[in-house]
Amino acid sequence: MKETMSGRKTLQRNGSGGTEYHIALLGALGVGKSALTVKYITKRFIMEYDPFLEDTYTKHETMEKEDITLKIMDTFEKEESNPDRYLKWADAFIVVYSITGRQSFEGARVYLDSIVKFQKSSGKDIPITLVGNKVDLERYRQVSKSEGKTLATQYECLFYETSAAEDYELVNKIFEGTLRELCRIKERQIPLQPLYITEDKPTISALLSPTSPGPFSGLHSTRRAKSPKVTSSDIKDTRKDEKDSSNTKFYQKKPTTFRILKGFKLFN
Ligand SMILES: Nc1nc2c(ncn2[C@@H]2O[C@H](COP(=O)(O)OP(=O)(O)OP(=O)(O)O)[C@@H](O)[C@H]2O)c(=O)[nH]1
Repeated sequence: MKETMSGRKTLQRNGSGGTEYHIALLGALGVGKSALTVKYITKRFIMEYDPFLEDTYTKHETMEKEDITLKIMDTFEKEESNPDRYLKWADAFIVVYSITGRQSFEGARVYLDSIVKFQKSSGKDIPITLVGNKVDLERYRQVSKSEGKTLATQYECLFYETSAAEDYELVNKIFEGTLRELCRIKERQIPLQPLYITEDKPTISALLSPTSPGPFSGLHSTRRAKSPKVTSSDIKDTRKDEKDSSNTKFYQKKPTTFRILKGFKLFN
């Protein structure tokens, strides 16, 4: 692979099969978006590329036995450019700042704001990862790690500090972590199928019994959201369903939308 602008193009592969996910990298000029992307794809820190080029790379990953085609947009913000091009395109965002640049950190906040605003207006659940890059330049640090963590907590982001120049393992973890979060959200969005009982209905006491194999034992479904949390209100619903369906052999649990709040995850 040539380490030049034209070389960047050769990183692209046209994927076939599997699920396709899109991740966009956002951040102020010079924070290392391109360096991080190229490091993730080639495992190398390449310094010779056109900083004024917005490009999309493709990488194939396997996650939990699923083939994934990952498209990564290394954005380049021009004054007249329209953020819709990445907001509408991306399934997840990696917002990058440089720990050596206070201004880039403030810029990251602006990007986070615009993503959250888009998230609210579109109703999309979009994972965001905040990355403080260039930790190899510790002596020039202007943004503390705790400031980064606080910002990430505020916007419910994953958070990492790394160095595109030095740390391939961590750069890989950033993309993997983002992809994992993305897969988790997509899986949660699979609509629930009606559930039915093939044998006798479990009683509410059986459902609550500590020896019970679980609240959904005896229930069969072709597909359901992974590990939905059962809340006290669900148990109340079940009781009501039991009553309503007392004369029927089968009953359907009311489809319930499980929305589990995204946890705050901080990585060192
Ligand atoms: N020391 C150090 N330098 C880095 C690191 N990451 C990127 N750089 C350098 O910072 C400069 C900007 O990196 P880019 O990857 O072009 O930054 P960018 O965010 O893509 O910026 P634009 O391409 O201008 O949008 C380059 O000279 C890189 O070599 C890092 O982790 N450590």
